[in-house]
Amino acid sequence: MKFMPEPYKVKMVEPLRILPKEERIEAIKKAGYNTFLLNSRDVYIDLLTDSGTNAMSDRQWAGLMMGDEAYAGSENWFHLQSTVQEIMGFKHVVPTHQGRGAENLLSQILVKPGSYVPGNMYFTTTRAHQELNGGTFVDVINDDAHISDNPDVLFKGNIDLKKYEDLINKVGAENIPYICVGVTVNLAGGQPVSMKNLREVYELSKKHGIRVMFDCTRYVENAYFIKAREEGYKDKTIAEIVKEMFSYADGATMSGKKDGIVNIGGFLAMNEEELYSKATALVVVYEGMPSYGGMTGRDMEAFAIGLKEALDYNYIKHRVEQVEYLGNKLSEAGIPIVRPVGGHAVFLDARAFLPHIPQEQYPAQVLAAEIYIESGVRTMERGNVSAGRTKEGKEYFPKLELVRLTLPRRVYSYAHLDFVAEAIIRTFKRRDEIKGLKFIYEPPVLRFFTGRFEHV
Ligand SMILES: CC1=C(O)/C(=C\N=C(/C)C(=O)O)C(COP(=O)(O)O)=CN1
Repeated sequence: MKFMPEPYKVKMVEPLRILPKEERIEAIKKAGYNTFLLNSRDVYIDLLTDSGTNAMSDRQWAGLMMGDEAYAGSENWFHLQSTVQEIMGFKHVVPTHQGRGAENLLSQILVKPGSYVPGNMYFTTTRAHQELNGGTFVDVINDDAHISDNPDVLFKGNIDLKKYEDLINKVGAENIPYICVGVTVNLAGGQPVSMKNLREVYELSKKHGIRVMFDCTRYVENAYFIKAREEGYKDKTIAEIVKEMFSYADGATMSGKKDGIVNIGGFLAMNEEELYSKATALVVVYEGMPSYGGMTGRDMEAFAIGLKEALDYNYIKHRVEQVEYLGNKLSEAGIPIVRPVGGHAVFLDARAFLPHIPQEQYPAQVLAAEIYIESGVRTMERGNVSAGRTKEGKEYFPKLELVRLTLPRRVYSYAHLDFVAEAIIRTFKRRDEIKGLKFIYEPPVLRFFTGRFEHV
């Protein structure tokens, strides 16, 4: 069998349509060559993000009918709270409307001017909140993570313990409020962290009295890779692996919009009483009561159910294998991608795809636009544009200049993936005709969301 059949059947459909090519050219021009600015109605297959775009199950939809919309003490909140405590083992949970809501609370409470926050590669909103509170993000990921194609490195998300310890010795543990461990590492290509590395990072952190906070947005995918790739875990259930992972953390920020398989939701979880008390005091300023945190009761119900469904082995195996299927199909056709293939997306290496376009002309940005023109498929730039500028206004020119093909959970079939692969292969064949871009509008923060471009 080429691949396992989807472990679910369709109960409701949402018709798709593809614009004629001349209308696609108009649409992307109007969007300033920024796929974030395209209208959903003009998109055929939407691989912009797996955030909030996932399909809920019949049980989750049924859960929406159980919404207890009481302003305080909603039944659904107790269901969500106890589910997180059971799955992750944390003592306390503070609900937020989505992941960056949790990042805002955590950074405001723990990050001060002069703080250093080490982590395994940056993520845009995570670093933004750390910097907005005067902190400096320090990348302590292993060097392999910054190399696009090295298929034999199975845990490219791992933290380089020497880099981490050097930072501790340089700035002092008292200036490191926590280390942020992303499981998986989105911008490295959805790359996992091994259980061994999680354990070692935790031990080193405890030795210096430093908190370990996971960014656990895609933690189930991470658990799947541990089961599939790490010695000693193939006979463990996903739930058992997840429980051990979180035993190496003092807390976590979570975006439910990914591995919670819901369209909105998030939380900040922790064991520490003081952090909990400060977070419950602050959450009312930004998100609402500590018993809803910016979510409706029905959303919390769907979130609690989704967290449990995500632990099902057949679900997560199919989910990750779909991504691998698309990655292998492209790689076999000679398309340069990040390898090993990650958990939530295939990442095209735009620098290798378009070697004639210098990074200051944003190759990943123009490649995403060209794929849309070719096929109506929407992808996302994850390169120099996303990296933004330093405080001094300089561009980061990250080593990884990528276009992300992000698969929403339980949405597309293998036939859709074949269509995507063929479109990218056609684009690759005409890559020499593609020209670079320049900004015509550059926002001051997180410029990739609303920036606009034209050809140089
Ligand atoms: C690893 C990680 C993310 O990937 C993340 C959001 N990611 C988006 C929107 C994405 O398209 O990847 C966030 C922010 O979550 P939020 O989009 O605010 O629910 C935090 N950590």
